[in-house]
Amino acid sequence: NEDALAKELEGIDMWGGIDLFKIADISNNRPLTSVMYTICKKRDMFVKFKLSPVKFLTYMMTLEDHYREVPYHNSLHAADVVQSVHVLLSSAALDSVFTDLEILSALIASAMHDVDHPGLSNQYHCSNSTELAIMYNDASVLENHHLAVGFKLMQQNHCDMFEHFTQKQWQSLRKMSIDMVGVLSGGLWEESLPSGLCGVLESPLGFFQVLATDMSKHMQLLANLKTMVETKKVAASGVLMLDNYTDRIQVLQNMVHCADLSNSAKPIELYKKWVSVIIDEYWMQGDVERQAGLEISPMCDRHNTSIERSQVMFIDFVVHPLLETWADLVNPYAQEIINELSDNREYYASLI
Ligand SMILES: CC(=O)CCCOc1nc(Oc2ccc3c(c2)CO[B-]3(O)O)c(Cl)cc1C#N
Ligand SMILES: [Mg+2]
Ligand SMILES: [Zn+2]
Repeated sequence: NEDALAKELEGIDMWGGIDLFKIADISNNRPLTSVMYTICKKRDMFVKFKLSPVKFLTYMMTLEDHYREVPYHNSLHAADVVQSVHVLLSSAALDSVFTDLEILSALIASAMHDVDHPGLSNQYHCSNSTELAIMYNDASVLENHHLAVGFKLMQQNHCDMFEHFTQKQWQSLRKMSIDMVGVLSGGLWEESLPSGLCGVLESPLGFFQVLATDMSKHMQLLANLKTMVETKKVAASGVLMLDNYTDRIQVLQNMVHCADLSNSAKPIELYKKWVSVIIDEYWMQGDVERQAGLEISPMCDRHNTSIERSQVMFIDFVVHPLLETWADLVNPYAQEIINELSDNREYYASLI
Protein backbone atom coordinates (compact mmCIF):
# COMPACT_ATOMS: atom_id res chain seq x y z
CA ASN A 1 0.00 0.00 0.00
CA GLU A 2 2.83 2.40 0.73
CA ASP A 3 3.94 2.01 -2.90
CA ALA A 4 0.43 2.72 -4.21
CA LEU A 5 0.21 5.76 -1.93
CA ALA A 6 3.66 7.01 -2.95
CA LYS A 7 2.62 6.56 -6.60
CA GLU A 8 -0.61 8.49 -6.17
CA LEU A 9 1.27 11.30 -4.38
CA GLU A 10 3.69 11.76 -7.29
CA GLY A 11 1.45 14.45 -8.81
CA ILE A 12 1.40 16.49 -5.58
CA ASP A 13 3.23 19.46 -7.14
CA MET A 14 0.69 19.80 -9.96
CA TRP A 15 -2.70 21.54 -10.03
CA GLY A 16 -5.27 18.72 -9.92
CA GLY A 17 -2.29 16.35 -9.92
CA ILE A 18 -3.60 14.07 -7.19
CA ASP A 19 -6.95 12.36 -6.66
CA LEU A 20 -7.73 12.84 -2.96
CA PHE A 21 -10.64 10.41 -3.12
CA LYS A 22 -8.17 7.69 -4.17
CA ILE A 23 -5.63 8.86 -1.56
CA ALA A 24 -8.26 8.57 1.18
CA ASP A 25 -8.86 4.95 0.13
CA ILE A 26 -5.20 3.91 0.06
CA SER A 27 -4.03 5.90 3.10
CA ASN A 28 -6.37 4.21 5.56
CA ASN A 29 -8.43 7.42 5.45
CA ARG A 30 -5.50 9.70 6.33
CA PRO A 31 -5.50 12.04 3.27
CA LEU A 32 -4.73 15.17 5.31
CA THR A 33 -1.84 13.63 7.26
CA SER A 34 -0.40 11.98 4.11
CA VAL A 35 -0.59 15.14 1.98
CA MET A 36 0.67 17.50 4.72
CA TYR A 37 3.60 15.24 5.66
CA THR A 38 4.64 14.78 2.00
CA ILE A 39 4.53 18.53 1.31
CA CYS A 40 6.36 19.56 4.50
CA LYS A 41 8.99 16.88 3.82
CA LYS A 42 9.44 18.18 0.24
CA ARG A 43 9.76 21.73 1.54
CA ASP A 44 12.33 20.57 4.12
CA MET A 45 10.27 22.01 6.97
CA PHE A 46 11.42 19.41 9.51
CA VAL A 47 15.05 20.50 9.14
CA LYS A 48 14.33 24.22 8.77
CA PHE A 49 12.25 24.39 11.95
CA LYS A 50 13.62 21.38 13.88
CA LEU A 51 10.16 19.80 13.89
CA SER A 52 9.93 16.38 15.52
CA PRO A 53 8.36 14.16 12.83
CA VAL A 54 6.69 12.11 15.58
CA LYS A 55 5.07 15.18 17.19
CA PHE A 56 4.18 16.54 13.73
CA LEU A 57 2.47 13.30 12.74
CA THR A 58 0.76 13.01 16.12
CA TYR A 59 -0.61 16.55 15.75
CA MET A 60 -1.70 15.98 12.13
CA MET A 61 -3.48 12.70 12.96
CA THR A 62 -5.18 14.32 15.97
CA LEU A 63 -6.20 17.28 13.80
CA GLU A 64 -7.45 14.90 11.10
CA ASP A 65 -9.44 12.95 13.73
CA HIS A 66 -11.20 16.20 14.64
CA TYR A 67 -12.60 16.66 11.14
CA ARG A 68 -16.10 15.25 11.16
CA GLU A 69 -17.53 12.48 8.98
CA VAL A 70 -19.64 15.01 7.01
CA PRO A 71 -19.97 14.64 3.21
CA TYR A 72 -17.83 17.64 2.16
CA HIS A 73 -16.19 19.44 5.10
CA ASN A 74 -14.16 16.40 6.19
CA SER A 75 -10.37 15.98 6.15
CA LEU A 76 -10.45 15.28 2.38
CA HIS A 77 -11.38 18.93 1.74
CA ALA A 78 -8.66 20.14 4.13
CA ALA A 79 -6.09 17.96 2.30
CA ASP A 80 -7.32 19.40 -1.00
CA VAL A 81 -6.85 22.99 0.24
CA VAL A 82 -3.36 22.18 1.61
CA GLN A 83 -2.30 20.68 -1.72
CA SER A 84 -3.85 23.53 -3.73
CA VAL A 85 -2.03 26.12 -1.56
CA HIS A 86 1.21 24.16 -2.05
CA VAL A 87 0.80 24.48 -5.84
CA LEU A 88 -0.25 28.17 -5.74
CA LEU A 89 2.79 28.93 -3.53
CA SER A 90 5.04 27.40 -6.19
CA SER A 91 3.93 29.91 -8.84
CA ALA A 92 7.02 31.42 -10.51
CA ALA A 93 5.72 34.95 -9.76
CA LEU A 94 6.00 34.11 -6.03
CA ASP A 95 9.48 32.60 -6.28
CA SER A 96 11.38 33.41 -3.05
CA VAL A 97 8.72 36.00 -2.18
CA PHE A 98 7.53 34.32 1.03
CA THR A 99 9.64 33.23 3.99
CA ASP A 100 9.69 29.63 5.19
CA LEU A 101 7.64 30.69 8.23
CA GLU A 102 4.99 32.31 6.02
CA ILE A 103 4.86 29.17 3.88
CA LEU A 104 4.57 26.90 6.93
CA SER A 105 1.84 29.16 8.35
CA ALA A 106 -0.16 28.99 5.09
CA LEU A 107 0.06 25.18 5.10
CA ILE A 108 -0.88 24.86 8.79
CA ALA A 109 -3.74 27.35 8.37
CA SER A 110 -5.04 25.35 5.38
CA ALA A 111 -4.77 22.08 7.32
CA MET A 112 -6.86 23.40 10.21
CA HIS A 113 -9.11 25.81 8.30
CA ASP A 114 -12.35 23.75 8.56
CA VAL A 115 -11.60 21.43 11.50
CA ASP A 116 -14.67 20.19 13.40
CA HIS A 117 -16.98 21.73 10.75
CA PRO A 118 -20.47 20.46 11.71
CA GLY A 119 -21.76 20.36 8.12
CA LEU A 120 -24.05 23.29 8.93
CA SER A 121 -23.33 26.74 7.46
CA ASN A 122 -22.58 30.01 9.22
CA GLN A 123 -25.99 31.21 8.12
CA TYR A 124 -27.61 28.21 9.84
CA HIS A 125 -25.73 28.95 13.09
CA CYS A 126 -26.54 32.68 13.04
CA SER A 127 -30.20 32.20 12.03
CA ASN A 128 -30.74 29.68 14.82
CA SER A 129 -28.52 31.21 17.53
CA THR A 130 -26.80 27.87 18.03
CA GLU A 131 -24.29 27.32 20.85
CA LEU A 132 -21.42 28.22 18.49
CA ALA A 133 -23.19 31.37 17.29
CA ILE A 134 -23.75 32.45 20.89
CA MET A 135 -20.12 31.65 21.71
CA TYR A 136 -18.84 33.83 18.85
CA ASN A 137 -21.59 36.47 18.70
CA ASP A 138 -22.55 35.60 15.09
CA ALA A 139 -19.16 36.85 13.88
CA SER A 140 -17.21 34.40 11.68
CA VAL A 141 -18.67 31.68 13.89
CA LEU A 142 -17.27 28.59 12.14
CA GLU A 143 -13.89 30.15 11.35
CA ASN A 144 -13.34 31.16 14.96
CA HIS A 145 -14.23 27.61 15.99
CA HIS A 146 -11.86 26.01 13.43
CA LEU A 147 -8.96 28.14 14.70
CA ALA A 148 -9.75 27.55 18.38
CA VAL A 149 -9.86 23.76 17.88
CA GLY A 150 -6.78 23.74 15.61
CA PHE A 151 -4.63 25.59 18.14
CA LYS A 152 -6.06 23.91 21.22
CA LEU A 153 -4.95 20.52 19.89
CA MET A 154 -1.43 21.90 19.39
CA GLN A 155 -1.10 22.57 23.14
CA GLN A 156 -1.17 18.90 24.06
CA ASN A 157 2.49 18.07 24.81
CA HIS A 158 2.67 15.08 22.47
CA CYS A 159 1.48 17.41 19.69
CA ASP A 160 3.75 20.36 20.53
CA MET A 161 5.68 20.25 17.24
CA PHE A 162 6.65 23.93 17.50
CA GLU A 163 8.45 23.37 20.84
CA HIS A 164 11.69 24.81 19.39
CA PHE A 165 10.04 27.96 18.03
CA THR A 166 11.14 31.30 19.47
CA GLN A 167 8.31 33.32 21.00
CA LYS A 168 8.57 35.60 17.94
CA GLN A 169 8.19 32.71 15.48
CA TRP A 170 5.24 31.29 17.42
CA GLN A 171 3.44 34.65 17.63
CA SER A 172 4.03 35.23 13.92
CA LEU A 173 2.74 31.80 12.83
CA ARG A 174 -0.28 32.17 15.10
CA LYS A 175 -1.15 35.69 13.87
CA MET A 176 -0.77 34.76 10.19
CA SER A 177 -2.85 31.59 10.60
CA ILE A 178 -5.60 33.54 12.37
CA ASP A 179 -5.53 36.21 9.66
CA MET A 180 -5.73 33.58 6.90
CA VAL A 181 -8.51 31.41 8.32
CA GLY A 182 -10.48 34.34 9.75
CA VAL A 183 -11.33 35.69 6.30
CA LEU A 184 -12.13 32.36 4.64
CA SER A 185 -15.79 32.93 5.04
CA GLY A 186 -18.30 33.79 7.63
CA GLY A 187 -19.05 37.03 9.35
CA LEU A 188 -22.03 38.92 10.62
CA TRP A 189 -24.77 37.54 8.40
CA GLU A 190 -26.39 40.94 7.98
CA GLU A 191 -23.16 42.32 6.52
CA SER A 192 -24.25 44.18 3.42
CA LEU A 193 -24.66 42.08 0.33
CA PRO A 194 -22.35 43.13 -2.50
CA SER A 195 -24.71 45.34 -4.52
CA GLY A 196 -23.57 43.95 -7.86
CA LEU A 197 -24.69 40.45 -6.97
CA CYS A 198 -28.29 40.45 -5.87
CA GLY A 199 -29.75 42.98 -8.30
CA VAL A 200 -28.66 41.15 -11.43
CA LEU A 201 -29.99 37.67 -11.00
CA GLU A 202 -33.55 36.44 -11.18
CA SER A 203 -32.47 33.81 -8.67
CA PRO A 204 -33.91 34.05 -5.17
CA LEU A 205 -31.96 36.49 -3.03
CA GLY A 206 -31.53 33.53 -0.69
CA PHE A 207 -28.50 32.21 -2.59
CA PHE A 208 -26.75 35.49 -1.98
CA GLN A 209 -27.92 35.52 1.62
CA VAL A 210 -25.77 32.42 2.03
CA LEU A 211 -22.94 34.18 0.19
CA ALA A 212 -23.30 37.17 2.47
CA THR A 213 -23.09 34.94 5.51
CA ASP A 214 -20.69 32.28 4.41
CA MET A 215 -18.61 34.47 2.16
CA SER A 216 -19.03 37.82 3.86
CA LYS A 217 -15.32 38.62 3.78
CA HIS A 218 -15.02 37.57 0.15
CA MET A 219 -15.92 40.91 -1.41
CA GLN A 220 -13.47 42.84 0.77
CA LEU A 221 -10.72 40.31 0.04
CA LEU A 222 -11.37 40.52 -3.69
CA ALA A 223 -11.44 44.33 -3.67
CA ASN A 224 -8.07 44.41 -1.90
CA LEU A 225 -6.65 41.91 -4.40
CA LYS A 226 -7.84 44.00 -7.36
CA THR A 227 -6.21 47.10 -5.86
CA MET A 228 -3.01 45.15 -5.37
CA VAL A 229 -3.04 44.01 -9.00
CA GLU A 230 -3.48 47.60 -10.19
CA THR A 231 -0.63 48.85 -8.02
CA LYS A 232 1.57 45.74 -8.07
CA LYS A 233 5.32 46.16 -8.06
CA VAL A 234 7.21 43.46 -9.94
CA ALA A 235 10.97 43.00 -9.81
CA ALA A 236 13.04 42.69 -12.98
CA SER A 237 13.01 38.91 -12.40
CA GLY A 238 9.20 38.97 -12.66
CA VAL A 239 8.53 38.17 -8.99
CA LEU A 240 6.10 40.19 -6.91
CA MET A 241 7.50 42.75 -4.49
CA LEU A 242 5.59 42.81 -1.20
CA ASP A 243 7.26 45.03 1.33
CA ASN A 244 4.85 45.17 4.27
CA TYR A 245 2.78 42.79 6.38
CA THR A 246 -0.54 44.11 5.06
CA ASP A 247 0.37 43.32 1.44
CA ARG A 248 2.00 40.02 2.30
CA ILE A 249 -0.90 38.71 4.39
CA GLN A 250 -3.40 39.90 1.76
CA VAL A 251 -1.73 37.73 -0.88
CA LEU A 252 -1.62 34.77 1.53
CA GLN A 253 -5.28 35.28 2.53
CA ASN A 254 -6.37 35.38 -1.10
CA MET A 255 -4.20 32.37 -1.91
CA VAL A 256 -5.85 30.21 0.76
CA HIS A 257 -9.25 31.61 -0.22
CA CYS A 258 -8.60 30.63 -3.88
CA ALA A 259 -7.58 27.15 -2.74
CA ASP A 260 -10.70 26.88 -0.57
CA LEU A 261 -12.92 27.63 -3.59
CA SER A 262 -10.82 25.82 -6.18
CA ASN A 263 -12.93 22.70 -6.75
CA SER A 264 -14.50 24.18 -9.88
CA ALA A 265 -11.06 24.85 -11.39
CA LYS A 266 -9.89 21.25 -11.09
CA PRO A 267 -10.21 18.41 -13.68
CA ILE A 268 -13.93 17.84 -14.34
CA GLU A 269 -14.04 14.31 -12.86
CA LEU A 270 -12.71 15.62 -9.54
CA TYR A 271 -14.95 18.72 -9.68
CA LYS A 272 -18.06 16.55 -10.21
CA LYS A 273 -17.18 14.48 -7.14
CA TRP A 274 -16.76 17.64 -5.02
CA VAL A 275 -20.13 18.96 -6.28
CA SER A 276 -21.87 15.73 -5.41
CA VAL A 277 -20.57 15.71 -1.82
CA ILE A 278 -21.21 19.39 -1.12
CA ILE A 279 -24.77 18.97 -2.35
CA ASP A 280 -25.12 15.96 -0.01
CA GLU A 281 -23.96 18.18 2.84
CA TYR A 282 -26.32 21.04 1.90
CA TRP A 283 -29.26 18.61 1.54
CA MET A 284 -28.48 17.12 4.96
CA GLN A 285 -28.64 20.65 6.38
CA GLY A 286 -31.94 21.17 4.57
CA ASP A 287 -33.28 17.94 6.09
CA VAL A 288 -32.35 19.21 9.57
CA GLU A 289 -34.07 22.54 8.85
CA ARG A 290 -37.20 20.88 7.40
CA GLN A 291 -37.40 18.48 10.37
CA ALA A 292 -37.17 21.42 12.78
CA GLY A 293 -39.80 23.41 10.87
CA LEU A 294 -37.18 26.02 9.96
CA GLU A 295 -36.94 27.85 6.64
CA ILE A 296 -34.78 25.71 4.34
CA SER A 297 -31.53 27.50 3.32
CA PRO A 298 -30.81 28.11 -0.36
CA MET A 299 -29.35 25.08 -2.21
CA CYS A 300 -30.33 22.91 0.79
CA ASP A 301 -33.77 21.70 -0.28
CA ARG A 302 -33.34 18.30 -1.92
CA HIS A 303 -36.85 18.69 -3.40
CA ASN A 304 -36.11 22.07 -4.98
CA THR A 305 -32.55 22.75 -6.10
CA SER A 306 -30.92 23.35 -9.44
CA ILE A 307 -27.41 22.04 -8.86
CA GLU A 308 -26.25 23.19 -12.29
CA ARG A 309 -27.65 26.68 -11.88
CA SER A 310 -26.08 27.20 -8.45
CA GLN A 311 -22.68 26.00 -9.71
CA VAL A 312 -22.83 28.37 -12.70
CA MET A 313 -23.86 31.25 -10.43
CA PHE A 314 -21.15 30.48 -7.88
CA ILE A 315 -18.53 30.34 -10.65
CA ASP A 316 -19.77 33.51 -12.39
CA PHE A 317 -20.19 35.64 -9.28
CA VAL A 318 -17.57 34.30 -6.89
CA VAL A 319 -14.98 31.87 -8.19
CA HIS A 320 -14.21 33.32 -11.62
CA PRO A 321 -13.79 36.93 -10.45
CA LEU A 322 -11.47 35.72 -7.68
CA LEU A 323 -9.34 33.34 -9.76
CA GLU A 324 -9.18 35.79 -12.67
CA THR A 325 -7.82 38.46 -10.32
CA TRP A 326 -5.39 35.95 -8.82
CA ALA A 327 -4.26 35.06 -12.36
CA ASP A 328 -3.66 38.78 -13.06
CA LEU A 329 -1.54 38.99 -9.91
CA VAL A 330 0.72 36.06 -10.80
CA ASN A 331 0.32 36.55 -14.52
CA PRO A 332 0.83 34.48 -16.67
CA TYR A 333 1.25 31.59 -14.29
CA ALA A 334 -2.41 30.73 -13.59
CA GLN A 335 -3.83 30.59 -17.11
CA GLU A 336 -4.30 26.81 -16.89
CA ILE A 337 -6.49 27.29 -13.81
CA ILE A 338 -8.68 29.84 -15.59
CA ASN A 339 -9.02 27.59 -18.64
CA GLU A 340 -10.06 24.63 -16.47
CA LEU A 341 -12.62 26.84 -14.69
CA SER A 342 -14.12 28.06 -17.98
CA ASP A 343 -14.43 24.52 -19.35
CA ASN A 344 -16.12 23.37 -16.15
CA ARG A 345 -18.49 26.35 -16.17
CA GLU A 346 -19.56 25.47 -19.72
CA TYR A 347 -20.11 21.87 -18.68
CA TYR A 348 -22.68 22.86 -16.03
CA ALA A 349 -24.16 25.69 -18.11
CA SER A 350 -24.91 23.14 -20.86
CA LEU A 351 -26.90 21.04 -18.37
CA ILE A 352 -29.23 23.83 -17.22
C1 LIG B 1 -18.03 22.11 -5.42
C2 LIG B 1 -17.70 23.49 -4.96
O1 LIG B 1 -17.35 24.35 -5.73
C3 LIG B 1 -17.87 23.76 -3.52
C4 LIG B 1 -17.18 25.06 -3.09
C5 LIG B 1 -17.98 25.69 -2.00
O2 LIG B 1 -19.30 25.95 -2.50
C6 LIG B 1 -19.93 27.01 -1.93
N1 LIG B 1 -19.37 27.61 -0.84
C7 LIG B 1 -19.99 28.66 -0.29
O3 LIG B 1 -19.45 29.28 0.82
C8 LIG B 1 -18.38 28.66 1.44
C9 LIG B 1 -17.13 28.62 0.84
C10 LIG B 1 -16.05 27.98 1.50
C11 LIG B 1 -16.28 27.37 2.71
C12 LIG B 1 -17.52 27.42 3.31
C13 LIG B 1 -18.60 28.03 2.68
C14 LIG B 1 -17.48 26.72 4.60
O4 LIG B 1 -16.16 26.21 4.74
B1 LIG B 1 -15.32 26.53 3.60
O5 LIG B 1 -14.21 27.25 4.12
O6 LIG B 1 -14.95 25.34 2.89
C15 LIG B 1 -21.19 29.16 -0.81
CL1 LIG B 1 -21.92 30.53 -0.07
C16 LIG B 1 -21.78 28.57 -1.93
C17 LIG B 1 -21.14 27.48 -2.50
C18 LIG B 1 -21.69 26.84 -3.68
N2 LIG B 1 -22.13 26.33 -4.59
MG1 LIG C 1 -14.58 27.21 6.30
ZN1 LIG D 1 -12.90 25.05 3.34
